[in-house]
Amino acid sequence: MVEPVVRPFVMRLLVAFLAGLITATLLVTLMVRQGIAPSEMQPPPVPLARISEGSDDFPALKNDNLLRAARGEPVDRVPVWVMRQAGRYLPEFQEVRAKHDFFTVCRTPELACEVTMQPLRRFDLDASIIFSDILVIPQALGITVEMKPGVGPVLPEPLVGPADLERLNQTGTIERLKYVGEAITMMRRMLEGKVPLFGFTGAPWTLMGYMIEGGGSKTMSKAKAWLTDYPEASQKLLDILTDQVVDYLVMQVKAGAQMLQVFESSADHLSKEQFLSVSLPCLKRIRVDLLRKLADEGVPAVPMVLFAKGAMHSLAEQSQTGYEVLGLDWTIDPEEARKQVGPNVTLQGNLDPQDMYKSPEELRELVLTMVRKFGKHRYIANLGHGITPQTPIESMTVLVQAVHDAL
Ligand SMILES: Cc1c2[nH]c(c1CCC(=O)O)Cc1[nH]c(c(CCC(=O)O)c1C)Cc1[nH]c(c(CCC(=O)O)c1C)Cc1[nH]c(c(C)c1CCC(=O)O)C2
Repeated sequence: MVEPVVRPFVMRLLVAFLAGLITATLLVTLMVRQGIAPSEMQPPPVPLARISEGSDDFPALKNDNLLRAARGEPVDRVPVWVMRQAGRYLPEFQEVRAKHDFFTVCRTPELACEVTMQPLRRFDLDASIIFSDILVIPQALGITVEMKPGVGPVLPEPLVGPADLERLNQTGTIERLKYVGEAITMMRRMLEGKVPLFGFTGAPWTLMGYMIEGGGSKTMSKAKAWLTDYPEASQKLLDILTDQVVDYLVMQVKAGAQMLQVFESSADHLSKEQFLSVSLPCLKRIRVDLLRKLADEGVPAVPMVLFAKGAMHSLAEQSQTGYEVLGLDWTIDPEEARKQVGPNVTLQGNLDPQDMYKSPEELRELVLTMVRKFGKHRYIANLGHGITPQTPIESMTVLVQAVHDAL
């Protein structure tokens, strides 16, 4: 029973609530009549983006050259980082790996952060990239992935036919990957704003390849056979992976990733026509859906790199996808790449990882020439693929110094 003294107050509350309800119903009815879907009431996408460089929760960014280069703003010096910069060429990484299994390092934020930090202690790099692997997505979907020393990733129960799609556990996937978000947040604090932090993902076609081949493959013959033998199941798998990649990247940005790279490392197995019909639509949807979801949640967008190794035949098409940065492998000349993408995209790359085995003098000359060809504007220096395990450590010092000296 409501006491007599509070009764008028309760009545007033009730009337106010009803009035609100009627106004809202009227508004939605009006909009539906005018053909505006209520979902379109969302605020427009956040314009790309003054990223939370010194956001409330994290230390202010001191070296933002990488983000400036990505946005096409002037830089103090050409930024440089290296794909797989945390890796087996570093003895301190080997030491961690001697004690811990690969995926234990990925899943333990303290270990992932330690390994992410290792190259930054040695070299004057302009970015860090969170330590993880592209294969954590298949793993979170329920596919076993092992990292075999000297072999690489092994998936002992690959997808054999369309019925195997039933094995993919699509609920709670991002929850199972939250250790990556925890590592990213911890890393942002540990970096103290020294350089920006990359998050990353594998692209759907590359992930599909590993899931069907059961590991790395010289030919991708089974995955390519899927495309022709099971076109519908292939599309379904690509769609599932695209959805998961989008949610995974949303989680990484919310955790503190300041830049994202999408690795389409197996694009080299596709013809140009296949790249455009199989891979590129997924890459486009990742970009569009990610920006929409971030805007819906009021989270500022971050710049994105698309690295499609072996797809230098389609740079013009890639430049139309909205990614701020395109990663280049070493098969294309810097000036030719610039001609194909036009002035409004940043280029990243593209020294042949094999050049890291040359003498310091030769390496320095190659890097100086490369950087001068790309120029200071809209350029991020990197290798054209990941650094290889036997690379002399001194080559990293030479590379980074030469980039910073070049212009
Ligand atoms: C295809 C791919 C994979 N993983 C990745 C790709 C895309 C990049 C590329 O094309 O090189 C991405 C990746 N893998 C790793 C990172 C860490 C962040 C970094 O420093 O760049 C990143 C960005 C750690 C790793 N991932 C792996 C290692 C070495 C494994 C070990 O320590 O035993 C590291 C440091 C293992 C791995 N993981 C994968 C392969 C093929 C291998 C074995 C071959 C190799 O080592 O180069 C899958």
